[in-house]
Amino acid sequence: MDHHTEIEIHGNSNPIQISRLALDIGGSLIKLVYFSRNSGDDEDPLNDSVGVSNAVNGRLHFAKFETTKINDCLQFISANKLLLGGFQHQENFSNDRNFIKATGGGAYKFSDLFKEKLGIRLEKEDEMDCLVTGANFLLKAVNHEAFTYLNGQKEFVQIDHNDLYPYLLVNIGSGVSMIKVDGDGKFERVSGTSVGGGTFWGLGKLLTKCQSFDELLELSHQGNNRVIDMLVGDIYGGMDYSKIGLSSTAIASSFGRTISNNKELQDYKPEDISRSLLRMISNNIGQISYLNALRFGLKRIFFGGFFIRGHSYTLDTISVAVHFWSKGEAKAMFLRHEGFLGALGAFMSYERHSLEDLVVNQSEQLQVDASSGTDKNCNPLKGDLNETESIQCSVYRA
Ligand SMILES: Nc1ncnc2c1ncn2[C@@H]1O[C@H](COP(=O)(O)OP(=O)(O)OP(=O)(O)O)[C@@H](O)[C@H]1O
Ligand SMILES: CC(C)(CO)[C@@H](O)C(=O)NCCC(=O)O
Repeated sequence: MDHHTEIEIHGNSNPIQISRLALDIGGSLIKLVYFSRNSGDDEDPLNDSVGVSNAVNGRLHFAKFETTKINDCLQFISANKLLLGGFQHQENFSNDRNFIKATGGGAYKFSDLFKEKLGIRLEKEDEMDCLVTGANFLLKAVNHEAFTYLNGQKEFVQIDHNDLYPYLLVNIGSGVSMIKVDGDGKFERVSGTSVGGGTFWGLGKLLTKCQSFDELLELSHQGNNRVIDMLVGDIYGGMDYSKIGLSSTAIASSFGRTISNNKELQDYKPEDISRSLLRMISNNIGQISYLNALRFGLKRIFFGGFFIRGHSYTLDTISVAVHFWSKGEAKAMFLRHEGFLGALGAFMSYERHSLEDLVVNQSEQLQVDASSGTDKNCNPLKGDLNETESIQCSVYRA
């Protein structure tokens, strides 16, 4: 496992609401969301302040594994007794212990494996449904969830619950789904592209011989795409093509520069290849997203999925693409729990109406100012979470 984080929850004791384990088994990564109960939660003063009794307090944990390492995931579930959930002492627990909610293609593909290895049935939830439920939950329930990225600065977005819809949700996983969201459970998948996170990781691996996604991302940090990409200036003798709004430094052709040199793959630095690749894919997704937003007159585009990894260059490229193509009309926004939308949606599906029934009372915000700091990839405080960080919130029946 390379990733583990948690949200602290104080909630009503109804065991159906905030308990158990849910999975999102994607083409590249398996995401887990599970609840663990705090010991001594009865004494939490918050219960009085919100006027609920018998609350269950605990933590919502997030973890991920590479899908190719599914056996590690099964081992993790087993070793941490996650199938017992957070409510093993509840009387009615035994009624539903034999299934867990799961979404993503792997809920179908690996259903037999879970049955065989863990003796558990995967109850399948629709992937798009879960993405939307997860996104809506995060946007409404978790403060400082959404942020913009412009000129190297992150800025949290205050979400107005009464003015959230419609928006475009772009989930950048192995492939990319674009979903027009009109409300809770009201959505339409309007587009998608197969040029996504799997493309970056797959092509990057082939071209650079990187052994891990993080390594590839780290390389992109140090690279210079100028060496790989053909710029407008390369074609126009150093001049802008201002008549059509292209500066000399704009990329005219991604990877286009590699055709003109008598160079082989090994003559290029992996850092430069990684940077060009990341830029090409992020740019393309930003552009297609904008075009879809334009199709439906949407001004807000939220980007999720683990391709992003809170990585500054990715955030910047997507933001600039949306800003450039929309002439500043549309806004790219990102989610701190970017890769966990589907798993959260599956988690919430234990109780179909949980979104309406639950109110999250933020008691604590992020521990740091996310708009400050250096440009470090995979930094938990830059959007990619790790085990040192938790967002505290209290959840109770309205
Ligand atoms: N540790 C990692 N290992 C592999 N890929 C990673 C890692 N971290 C981030 N990624 C990126 O995230 C992508 C997967 O994102 P995500 O988990 O959101 O999608 P998925 O559910 O696996 O895909 P899909 O929804 O298309 O089935 C990968 O293709 C890769 O670009
Ligand atoms: C197939 C899914 C939905 C699986 O998560 C995803 O990888 C995706 O949206 N791919 C893009 C497929 C397309 O619309 O061309």
